[in-house]
Amino acid sequence: MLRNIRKIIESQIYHIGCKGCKGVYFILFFHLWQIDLAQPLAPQGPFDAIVHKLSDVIVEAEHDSQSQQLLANFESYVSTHPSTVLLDPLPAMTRLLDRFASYRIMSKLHNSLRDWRICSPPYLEVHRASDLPSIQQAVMAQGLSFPLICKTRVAHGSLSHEMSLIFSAGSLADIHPPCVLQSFVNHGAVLHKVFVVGDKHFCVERPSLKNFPSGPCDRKTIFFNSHQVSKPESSSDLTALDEQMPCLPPPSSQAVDALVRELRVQLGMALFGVDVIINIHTHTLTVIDINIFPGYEGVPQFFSSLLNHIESVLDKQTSTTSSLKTTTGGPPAGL
Ligand SMILES: Nc1ncnc2c1ncn2[C@@H]1O[C@H](COP(=O)(O)OP(=O)(O)OP(=O)(O)O)[C@@H](O)[C@H]1O
Ligand SMILES: O=P(O)(O)O[C@H]1[C@H](O)[C@@H](O)[C@H](OP(=O)(O)O)[C@@H](OP(=O)(O)O)[C@H]1O
Ligand SMILES: [Mg+2]
Repeated sequence: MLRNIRKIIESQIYHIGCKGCKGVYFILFFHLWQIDLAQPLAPQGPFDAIVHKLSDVIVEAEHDSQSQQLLANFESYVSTHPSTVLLDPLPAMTRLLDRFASYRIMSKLHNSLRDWRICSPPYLEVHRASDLPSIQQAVMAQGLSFPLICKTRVAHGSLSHEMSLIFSAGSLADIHPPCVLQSFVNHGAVLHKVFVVGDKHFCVERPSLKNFPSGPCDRKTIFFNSHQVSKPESSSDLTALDEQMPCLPPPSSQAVDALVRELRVQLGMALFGVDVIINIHTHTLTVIDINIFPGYEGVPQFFSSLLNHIESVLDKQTSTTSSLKTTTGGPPAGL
């Protein structure tokens, strides 16, 4: 039956013009509907599956009572309808909204994926504004190396893409906690975006920040927006290499497979992105960012993969329910 409605859903997704389904909530029940979060959800259902990107609402709910209400309404529906498939679960998404949490996950990959030489750069969580010497000391103690890249603690929303490159201990005065400081890794200005949809993933190359001389120097802090440097069309002084360098090998596909397999389990999510770079000196695959429900730009298979994933989750659910009915002596079919 689900296969029969596949075409309808596909055309409706295109009709709505979903790009990463940002801010749009889809429900699947033989048809595709857009949920009105401001209204009670039960009368709008029932829903087989909900695909959402509620990151904005989750972040705003920290300080805005209207968003708190929307979220509470949504959570109450989800908890009273456990059979509705939710892509993705709210707690898993909420965790990734906090770079302190997502960078802890990234830093553990080094152990769990030891055989693949996958790592993430050393970083420091800066929780609150404090005096410059203690921040400088913490940077040294954590083994960070200049230049450093400074990113906001909140990982979602327009402000979260405002970053800076810090070239010396003195310039640490430029940071605005709460934030993370991460060692900058030279990678030849190439970013590999890994877009995950259920058990499939797709790699797309993007522009990225150019190489900088290693070690501290007296250069002023560079403030930039990450979307200026890593969107498909990005081109700026920050992405143009100053020197000629040989092409780096692309990330090994087996290593990326292993990385995605591990992250699926760690995150408990089906729709996410991983940003990967290759260290120009060691050729180590280095994970620098994990994204909730990214834009999937450059992945024409996104919609069909999403539908395949939803179908397979619903199929599994149906077979589990029917085997439960058989083993617990539920009513015979047709009654
Ligand atoms: N540790 C690092 N070393 C080298 N370059 C980095 C590092 N971290 C980030 N970058 C560069 O900065 C860009 C933005 O970083 P990051 O992906 O963390 O930001 P973001 O705003 O969360 O990105 P997204 O658009 O994926 O949400 C990357 O695409 C890459 O060019
Ligand atoms: O602005 P927030 O809500 O934080 O989310 C962004 C993600 O962090 C980015 O990863 C997405 O860009 P990419 O699809 O280029 O990774 C970006 O995709 P978009 O710019 O194509 O919408 C957003 O999904
Ligand atoms: Mg990124």
